[in-house]
Amino acid sequence: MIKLGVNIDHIATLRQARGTPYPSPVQAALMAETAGADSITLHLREDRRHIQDADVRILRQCLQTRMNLEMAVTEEMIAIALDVKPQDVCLVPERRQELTTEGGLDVAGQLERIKDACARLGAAGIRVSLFIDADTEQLEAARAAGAPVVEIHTGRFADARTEVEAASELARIRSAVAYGLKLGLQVNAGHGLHYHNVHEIAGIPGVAELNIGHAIVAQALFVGWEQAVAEMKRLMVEAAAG
Ligand SMILES: CC(=O)[C@@H](O)[C@H](O)COP(=O)(O)O
Ligand SMILES: NCC(=O)COP(=O)(O)O
Repeated sequence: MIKLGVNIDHIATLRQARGTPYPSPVQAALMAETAGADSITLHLREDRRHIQDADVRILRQCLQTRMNLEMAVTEEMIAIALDVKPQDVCLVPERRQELTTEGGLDVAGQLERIKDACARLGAAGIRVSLFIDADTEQLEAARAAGAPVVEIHTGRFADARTEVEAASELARIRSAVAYGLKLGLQVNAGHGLHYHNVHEIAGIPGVAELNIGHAIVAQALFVGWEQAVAEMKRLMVEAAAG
């Protein structure tokens, strides 16, 4: 069955806005697991704009499902991951100036560096995912780097301004999922997914897991956190069942 990774970054964004202890990303994560999340995703950015090191360490001790730690490919983050040992790490590109993740990781253009990171994290028992664009070259590079999992960046699909553009991006993602599976990779997807577009991605045969955060946090303001999580999971499962 398709799985939902709930990204709790923007629970922390609200907390950081005032430096208060609330809302607690830990409380949100545990409630999300109860509401149907199959894993919890959190992005420890170099600028610590939302998730803090303490969030990662506390959550690693108390999550009942899986921790999917998103991070840049830096020595600082690799050291933290090797110390915390989350079940999953997703390597993502990162720029301080970005509002959010803008594209996929260029694995093909830095293969040896990504291969080294995959080997070091894999040797510690961490399953590595690479956050990449829906691109054949990047899929082949991900396999060459030794990552067992990829997460296809769905941001261009989510941000499409016309139905034609959305259809074109969806076709690219469909092809990428099929090719990734053919290469023997687990294929996940995420970024910019919400309650009105998730069915298009969840309905792609073979997609294993969707990581979704911003839209769930936004919806929770109106319907409550657990209902927002449960509704997203329901939409995904319905779409995957066809
Ligand atoms: C990699 C990705 O698409 C997101 O999970 C990432 O965390 C986005 O960064 P922000 O959460 O800071 O928007
Ligand atoms: N990797 C995508 C993710 O974790 C959540 O992205 P978004 O739903 O917050 O855009």
